[in-house]
Amino acid sequence: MECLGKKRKGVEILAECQIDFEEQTQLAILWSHLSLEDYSRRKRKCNEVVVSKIVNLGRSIVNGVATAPACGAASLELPGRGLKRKIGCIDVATRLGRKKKIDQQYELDKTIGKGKFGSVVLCRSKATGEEFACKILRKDKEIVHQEVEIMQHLSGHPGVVTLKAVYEDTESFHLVMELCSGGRLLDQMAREGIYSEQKAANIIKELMLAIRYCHEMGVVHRDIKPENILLTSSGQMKLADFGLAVRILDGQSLNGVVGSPAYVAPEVLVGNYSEKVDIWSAGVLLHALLVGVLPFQGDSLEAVFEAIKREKLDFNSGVWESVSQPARDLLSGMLTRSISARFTANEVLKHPWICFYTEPTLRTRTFEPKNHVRLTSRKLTCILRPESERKRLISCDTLSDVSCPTLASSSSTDIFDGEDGGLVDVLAVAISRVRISEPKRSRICSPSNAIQPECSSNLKTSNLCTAF
Ligand SMILES: Nc1ncnc2c1ncn2[C@@H]1O[C@H](COP(=O)(O)OP(=O)(O)OP(=O)(O)O)[C@@H](O)[C@H]1O
Repeated sequence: MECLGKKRKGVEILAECQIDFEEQTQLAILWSHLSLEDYSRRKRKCNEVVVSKIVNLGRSIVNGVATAPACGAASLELPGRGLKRKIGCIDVATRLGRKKKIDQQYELDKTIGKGKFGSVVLCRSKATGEEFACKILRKDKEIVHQEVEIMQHLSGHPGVVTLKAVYEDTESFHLVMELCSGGRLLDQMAREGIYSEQKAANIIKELMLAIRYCHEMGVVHRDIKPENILLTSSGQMKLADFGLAVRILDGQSLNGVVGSPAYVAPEVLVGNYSEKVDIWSAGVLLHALLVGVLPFQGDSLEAVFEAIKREKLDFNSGVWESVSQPARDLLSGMLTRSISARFTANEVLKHPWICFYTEPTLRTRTFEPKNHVRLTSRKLTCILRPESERKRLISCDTLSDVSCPTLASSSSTDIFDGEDGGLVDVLAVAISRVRISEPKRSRICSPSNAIQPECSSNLKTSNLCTAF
């Protein structure tokens, strides 16, 4: 928490490290994505040695503070919600792995990734020739044990990187995971620039299915960002990097100040938070997918945090005019500072914008001529009215029970007719009316100044496309 109280800007601290201006700028950008704890640790280090160049500028560095019950009897006695398996314990497959050495069964190959606590290498099964990714974690920190336990606990869901086996020696864990050879979502974002609403909705849906599963299993990821979303060779998304994940019991409040600053929820900065922090971070990602920039920016860590805590996002003008109202509605429900008003993962999944773009049957119906569904102004207005004047869009659950309280005195010719397809039709109209054409969108982010692939930490505000 030391950094929260700091009045001086990150660049001033960097200046004390006697490094040149260009390096200061680069480091300030990088530091904007360090955790608070990391920030203060690095600042301390700065007094001992002149900061050596941070080699891996692209890596978001995070640090963890365990706040959930430690592995052991207590967590087993109080299993919390949805704990379908034993938590905090390595299961049979892992114990088998522990008895053998990894090189008896796998050939370790080239390094394919580097993280804070170790590296990730390509590995190949000696028995089958199948390729995997092997994360090598040094065992000197408790948080590393926690990552292994949580991966073990979550492994098996299609949206989460599967842990195949764990090998352990005196110094490290070797986590053999399914190989995600499609790279990181971040790299795909760098290639693609701004996403169509349909693509963005599909990404958010896949991510939310994984987040909902984590939450049901009593785990908060705490570091949702495109660097931690990997893709398989077939393009399927996998949530990875549970290095900051923590278990949470029903009603429990977490208080470790961790995460990647651009994605961190405001309540993390003041302490006392819940799994809703993952929804906020996913909202930051959705913002970046739709308009190509991060919502909260600044030239120092403090400035970014100040923006996260106070900046009012305006989804009604500028680039947002090219985005449909339903998309904006969802985003404002994910990026609201009111934790109780913020959507749950389930609510995001049931949001009409997600349903519209990700449910093929609903979309097909939209374009079928239907003479029994009448589009009236009441229905359309309900969808298109600004957030301040109406309640949130209804969820797909309640398609047949739509109410639009601010228009209570509207015409008695109810337009919904109890038909699901009615609302979907209206969404189609709403979305098609406000969506900007692709050429116009791509002018905002032309390939020549596409976002940088290295990391999402680049917070330069001068260039919309490189801001990510
Ligand atoms: N299953 C996998 N398949 C392919 N590549 C992977 C896999 N897991 C990790 N990687 C690569 O290794 C990199 C680092 O992995 P990971 O993020 O899990 O490490 P970390 O130590 O937790 O990182 P961080 O410092 O960001 O917390 C990833 O960005 C990715 O490029």
